[in-house]
Amino acid sequence: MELNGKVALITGGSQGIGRAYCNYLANEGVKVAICDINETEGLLLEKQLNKEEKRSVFIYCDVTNNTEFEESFRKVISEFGQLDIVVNNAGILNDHPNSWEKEVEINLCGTIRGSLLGLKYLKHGGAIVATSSLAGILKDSAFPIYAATKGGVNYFMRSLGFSEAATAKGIRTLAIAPSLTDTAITEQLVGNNTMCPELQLVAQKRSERMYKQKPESVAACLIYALKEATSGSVWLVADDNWQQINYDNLLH
Ligand SMILES: NC(=O)C1=CN([C@@H]2O[C@H](COP(=O)(O)OP(=O)(O)OC[C@H]3O[C@@H](n4cnc5c(N)ncnc54)[C@H](O)[C@@H]3O)[C@@H](O)[C@H]2O)C=CC1
Ligand SMILES: CCCCCC(=O)/C=C/[C@H]1C=CC(=O)[C@@H]1CCCCCCC(=O)O
Repeated sequence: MELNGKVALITGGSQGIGRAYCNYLANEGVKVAICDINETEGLLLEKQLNKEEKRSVFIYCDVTNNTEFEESFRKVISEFGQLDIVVNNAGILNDHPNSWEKEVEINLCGTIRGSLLGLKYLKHGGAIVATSSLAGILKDSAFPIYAATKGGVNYFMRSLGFSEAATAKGIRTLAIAPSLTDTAITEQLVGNNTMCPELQLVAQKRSERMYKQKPESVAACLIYALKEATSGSVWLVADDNWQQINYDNLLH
């Protein structure tokens, strides 16, 4: 896919991996719609990207609200005249026994919602992407609900990529599955007293033993995958390098 001149909608685009996606896409000549509930960071990024020319717009959008989400798609098309790429990136890590449903709502349902809207609004030949996680390929005994949402995202994107709905419009679907990455989602876990003690301990140990890669490495994989990847593929990004996951090996 040639990226220059395209238009992308990125959920969770205000900070972390989403912000790196926006910066990298804009560098490729893509107009970006930053869709997020974090207005302060989103507006800052919009301003920064629009310094020389209009390359971005911030749109307040909660991916758990379908009406608001669909309205965002309409706003992007009215602002930039078209939509070619949707990146379902908004996500949280919250395996709390009393509030885990929100995690499923954002990570899995939000991705399904954004992808269905993508099938409706994307131009022929577009791409629908999701940020999943290594936790959704391996397992994560510390955060099983999070892992389930991300495993669901991987299998949704893999399956959707071969569906009639996507192939009829020439739309590719991709999942980007990062390992531990240096963003607020990981920061908020270490020393977080609202989290149960055993999870705090896991967070502390991981922070000591695991390398936290740069969000920019995940964004570099996004650009490569958008240009080169086949539909339904899943891309692991670990230790600042990426590789395609070969699920076919599971059958042999
Ligand atoms: N940081 C890491 O180690 C890894 C992160 N991921 C995934 O990457 C994605 C991005 O996360 P990070 O950049 O790390 O975290 P982050 O916390 O820095 O960014 C998440 C963004 O999503 C936004 N968001 C949260 N709820 C939302 C909602 N209901 N509607 C719209 N936006 C919402 C937040 O405001 C924030 O801007 C997530 O899906 C996360 O699960 C995957 C693997 C590793
Ligand atoms: C700074 C360390 C914070 C540790 C907390 C933590 O483990 C969180 C990790 C997740 C945040 C988003 C993800 O998708 C991360 C999990 C990805 C790594 C899963 C590795 C599983 C394993 O090796 O056991």
